Amino acid sequence: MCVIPGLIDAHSHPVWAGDRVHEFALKLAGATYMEVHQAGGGIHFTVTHTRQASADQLLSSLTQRLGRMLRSGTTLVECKSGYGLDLDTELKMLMVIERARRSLDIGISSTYCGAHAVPKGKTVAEATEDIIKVQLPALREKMEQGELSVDNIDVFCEKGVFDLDSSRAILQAGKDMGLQINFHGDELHPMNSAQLGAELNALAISHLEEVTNDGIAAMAKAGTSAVLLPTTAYILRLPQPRARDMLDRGVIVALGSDFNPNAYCCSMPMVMHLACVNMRMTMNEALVAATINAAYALGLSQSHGSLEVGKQGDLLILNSSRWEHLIYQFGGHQELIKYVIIKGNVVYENDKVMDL
Ligand SMILES: N=CN[C@@H](CCC(=O)O)C(=O)O
Ligand SMILES: [Zn+2]
Repeated sequence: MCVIPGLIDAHSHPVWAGDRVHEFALKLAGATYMEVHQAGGGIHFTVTHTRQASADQLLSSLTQRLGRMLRSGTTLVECKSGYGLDLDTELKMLMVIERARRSLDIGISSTYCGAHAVPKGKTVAEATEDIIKVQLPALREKMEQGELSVDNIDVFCEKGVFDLDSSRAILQAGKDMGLQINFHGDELHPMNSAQLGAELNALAISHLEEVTNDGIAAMAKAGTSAVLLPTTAYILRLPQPRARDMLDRGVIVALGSDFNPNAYCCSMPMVMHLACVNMRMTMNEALVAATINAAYALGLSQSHGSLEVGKQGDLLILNSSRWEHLIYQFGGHQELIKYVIIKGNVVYENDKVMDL
């Protein structure tokens, strides 16, 4: 068998109600992500359903999704809010993530993403003000009272969503209250998000399908990591993120599943496979991106992401003589991962795997 570090998923949106399988059909027929969003679907559809769902309902579906991730080898996952867009629902989502963090084996890094979309009926300026003056202070209070721990702040910095100046103001306000900056940038349009992240000393920027050469250089210089999401480019038929250019110029490249109602994939082994085939990463680079570099993107590389004395004992035991099978066998992880171990304890033993 092979032993490898537990996989780390540096970007996911696993708390929501109302699936969007109907939109998958629209997109297959040619509708773009932004066309669906601007017609009131996409994130807006999920916001409507998530606002209506109870915390218990959200926790129950989150638990199932995190269980699927764990069985696919993920031992630490970043989980975002962002389908509330108002104070009550954002707090409801973050409290659900908190309950999962306290009760489940899988490790969780929690992200406030109240700037995931501009809520219906508000302008960008009004939404920005609500986040900075209402939502963030309420969050800070809950954190100070020990009810909630939030690690990161996120914004969808995109044309037609949050522009560069409003993104800067929100991220800076989050940083001022001690949150790590980890945001969506340069996905559908070149926005100079990479340069903004470097300027703010962001820990990570996700997507980057449209990053420029200057943006790559700025990220490399600042030590801001790139969280690349191969499922998004695949499902939306976007240009692939330029992983090779980033790696060759010294950017720290991590991977994430981007699990959300648009990109329904819980499996980091499948993400690694897509990164190798579509983004031309080597298998070694993909494993590093899904372990130690993903830990770096979450500010946890001192304790997670590699098998070293003094670090947390999160690892996988694979029923294979070469670890590369985990990437090579597309979708085969279900029968390759024999044990998932977190903090030194077996948290999943796979009886579908035949003993050798
Ligand atoms: N691009 C923005 N956010 C998500 C999609 C969220 C959604 O469509 O519900 C992403 O990372 O792909
Ligand atoms: Zn995302």
